[in-house]
This record gives sequence, C-alpha cells and structure tokens, in this order.
Amino acid sequence: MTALTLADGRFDDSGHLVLFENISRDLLHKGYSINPFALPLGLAENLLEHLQQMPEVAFSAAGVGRQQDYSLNGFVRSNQIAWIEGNSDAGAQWLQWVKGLQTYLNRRLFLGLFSFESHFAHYASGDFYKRHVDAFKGQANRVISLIVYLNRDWNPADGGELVIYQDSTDWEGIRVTPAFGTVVAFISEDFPHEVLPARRDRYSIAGWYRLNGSQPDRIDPPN
Ligand SMILES: O=C(O)CCC(=O)C(=O)O
Ligand SMILES: [Fe+2]
Repeated sequence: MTALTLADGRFDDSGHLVLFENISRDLLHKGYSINPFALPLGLAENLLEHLQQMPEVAFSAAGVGRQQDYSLNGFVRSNQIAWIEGNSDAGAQWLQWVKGLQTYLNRRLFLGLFSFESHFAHYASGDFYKRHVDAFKGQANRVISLIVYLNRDWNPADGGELVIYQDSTDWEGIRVTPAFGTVVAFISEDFPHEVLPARRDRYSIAGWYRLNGSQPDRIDPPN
C-alpha cells in the first residue's frame, strides 16, 4: 500500500486516516488542530462548485446566541450563512466525511459525539465575526467546532484570518489563513476566536459536533 499524504486523505498503512489521527492527537494534547490543505481535494472542489452555484437567496444573515436569545447583531458578526442539510451531492458528501471523523473521534477520544450541524458561510469584503466562544461552559452541547475553508489563492492582504485564542486572557492568538482545503477543529467551549475583516469574498463551512442533549420533554437538536 502506498503511504498517505495529508493532502489526499487516503488510508495509510495502518488503515487509519492520517488527517483524522492528526486531529484526534491535536485535540487531545492541545485542544485545537490546524491542518493546511488537508480536506480531500475532490470534496473541497465539489463543495466550492456547489457554493458557487447557490443562489444569493439561499443565504441569510447569521444570528448570534442560542434559541431564546437568538438575535441578529451586526456588531458581533456580519456574514451570511446557509445551513447544510445534505440534499445536494456536495452537501451529502460533506456530511459523510464529517460522519467518518465523528466515528474516529468517538473511538479514539471516547467523546460521545452524537450529531452535527453545519452551514456554509460567506463573508463579503468588510465582513467579520468578533471574538466569541461557540459554546458556554456547563450548558455546552456543542463540543467540537470544525471549520474548513474554500478560498483559492488567498493572500495575506486579503485579511479574513481566523484568530484562535488559548484562553480568556490571551489577546494575541494564533492566526489561521482561510486558504483552500484548510481544516480547523477545536474544543468549542475552550477557545475564544474571531474572524478578522475580510477584504474579498471569503467562503467557509463552520460546523459543530454535539452531544445528545435530549430529555423526555425536549428533543435535541431543536429545529
Ligand atoms: O470562519 C471562521 O473562520 C470561523 C467562524 C466562526 O467562528 C463561527 O461560525 O462560529
Ligand atoms: Fe465561532
């Protein structure tokens, strides 16, 4: 068998996906994982092609907060999103890949990840998402955040970096270029992060693995 490179996402000699193992190990040791050019190329290309064909009306202004306190707050974030339901070929292929990673993380890290939700995101020039956390301690059923980028030829001058902060006292952070095929994962409640203003159209998918938060009187996730 030929050895796997991170870029093409095939199996290595031990039968494990190197990327999935890399993400697992990083999550375990650091809590976050940054993998340039790591998304299988065919998948990344299909997602970008699909995105380019989506009509503008498929996107709506992104909200902030959960359920009751959901609000449209242009001061915190200004991008547009479209939830991925898996009814397109590219969307279905994405959800299948995501499921593979979910299974791997559950086996390797005993995380008990139960479901996944994700959306395409479009940041037009000038759009941003200020420093935030994706889940709040205690009430967190978003466990792992997963982001992939679909921007070819991204230049430093294009801005739009993701900045991941180690904790609430870190104001320096680690900058991630939103370049085509880069895969980022982090523990949702542990890492404040932000998207710096983009200076050209910036496309990504943001998603979250969740625990099963269902109770007898409340099915989770809510629709
Ligand atoms: O697109 C990114 O780099 C991050 C997006 C994000 O933080 C979010 O959607 O919660
Ligand atoms: Fe976020």
